[in-house]
Amino acid sequence: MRPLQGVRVLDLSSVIFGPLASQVLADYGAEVVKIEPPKGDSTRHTGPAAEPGMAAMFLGSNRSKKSVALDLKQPAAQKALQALIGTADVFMHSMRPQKLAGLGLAPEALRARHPRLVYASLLGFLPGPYAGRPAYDDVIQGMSGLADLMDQQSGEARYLPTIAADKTCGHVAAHAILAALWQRERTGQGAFVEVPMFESMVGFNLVEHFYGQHFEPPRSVPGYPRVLAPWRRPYRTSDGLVAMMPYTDLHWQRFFAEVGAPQHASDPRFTDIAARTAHIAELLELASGYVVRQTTAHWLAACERLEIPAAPVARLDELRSDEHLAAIGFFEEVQDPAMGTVRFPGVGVRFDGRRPPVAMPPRLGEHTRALLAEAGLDAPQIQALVDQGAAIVPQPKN
Ligand SMILES: CC(C)(COP(=O)(O)OP(=O)(O)OC[C@H]1O[C@@H](n2cnc3c(N)ncnc32)[C@H](O)[C@@H]1OP(=O)(O)O)[C@@H](O)C(=O)NCCC(=O)NCCSC(=O)C(=O)O
Repeated sequence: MRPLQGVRVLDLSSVIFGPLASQVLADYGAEVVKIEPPKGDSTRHTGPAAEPGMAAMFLGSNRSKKSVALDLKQPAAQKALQALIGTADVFMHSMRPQKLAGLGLAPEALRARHPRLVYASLLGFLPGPYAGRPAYDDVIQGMSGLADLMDQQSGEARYLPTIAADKTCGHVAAHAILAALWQRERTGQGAFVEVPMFESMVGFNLVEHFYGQHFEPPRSVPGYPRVLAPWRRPYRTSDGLVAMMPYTDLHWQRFFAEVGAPQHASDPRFTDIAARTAHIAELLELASGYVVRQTTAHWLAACERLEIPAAPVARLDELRSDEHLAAIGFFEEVQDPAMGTVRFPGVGVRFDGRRPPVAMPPRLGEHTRALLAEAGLDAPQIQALVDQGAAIVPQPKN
């Protein structure tokens, strides 16, 4: 039994932020029913695809879910959705709030009808001056300070080369929904959860940017070790790179002993963390000068012996053959009748010593008939919805 077994989530969200949140819930055992528009989530058609409508981008954030496709612009489909909402523990969407009322999905109305429902709005912004603006990852990376952090690193404002805001906020949304479910266990009452990308990312970006009691942007704070402009990168070795991180007093004492320069460990600039922080640029310049004299293999062996945290700098494609990931079976192979073997990065979390398994993402509308039937619609009603294009089912293959 998985932790969220028996929890049903109706998920109207699209793109990455919301789908990633509900994928976490699916990984942990919830039954996640994706409610999709007639053409499906846009990620079905974004980037490389082994099968039309099953693009890699879609596979990455929709595993282990079901799909019901409804054209919510049609009142009949809205009515069918209401029947499904009656079966759900969690309702979530990532539409802009101003679009909800027209679909009969405003939080007040649904919560009045279903007092035990956890209603989660995944938003760009909380109510306030920016409310209702459209939000994509680039917009949020730009306005939340992430692009500025990159500027401080490289001298050019850039986005991280991954949809970091979507992914981070997806995880924020998942834990917020879990907290609301836990509250419901105690009170018997549902909840209204609003998860904004902007506010979540501002908080994320500022975690290490408090200086004393006062918030200071890092640019104005000298000696901030984890963000200092040119240093936030792997060390160069004589033949490559190493991600090594001497941090504690002991690490630095061992490091300087190893390079035959133990006197640096008692240099007042480097004896403790406060001193090192104040002289971080000098310290890292000094350390870099020693690291670059030896090979990566040398440093990996030395750091292991000295218990200084260190690792090789992996290329993404090398992760496929990483010894540890292979040993724990991190990548999971799922057999699909049409696509053959599909290899997923699995779930990292273990419950009672076991990692939850993953299952194939659904085809568009794969579960439309079954779930509408379960919600109380009879076969002729469902067929009528399909005939008028209000409910979508997979097309039979010729
Ligand atoms: C992503 C958005 C900018 C997309 O904006 P829009 O395309 O204008 O969509 P909106 O959310 O405003 O409105 C949704 C529209 O879809 C319609 N809609 C929704 N579901 C259905 C179904 N099932 N059937 C028919 N129509 C549907 C709904 O009626 C609205 O139609 P109309 O009334 O006709 O418009 C916005 O949704 C948003 O800011 N969301 C909150 C944050 C978020 O999730 N951002 C994306 C993260 S992913 C990402 O950032 C990234 O990959 O990069």
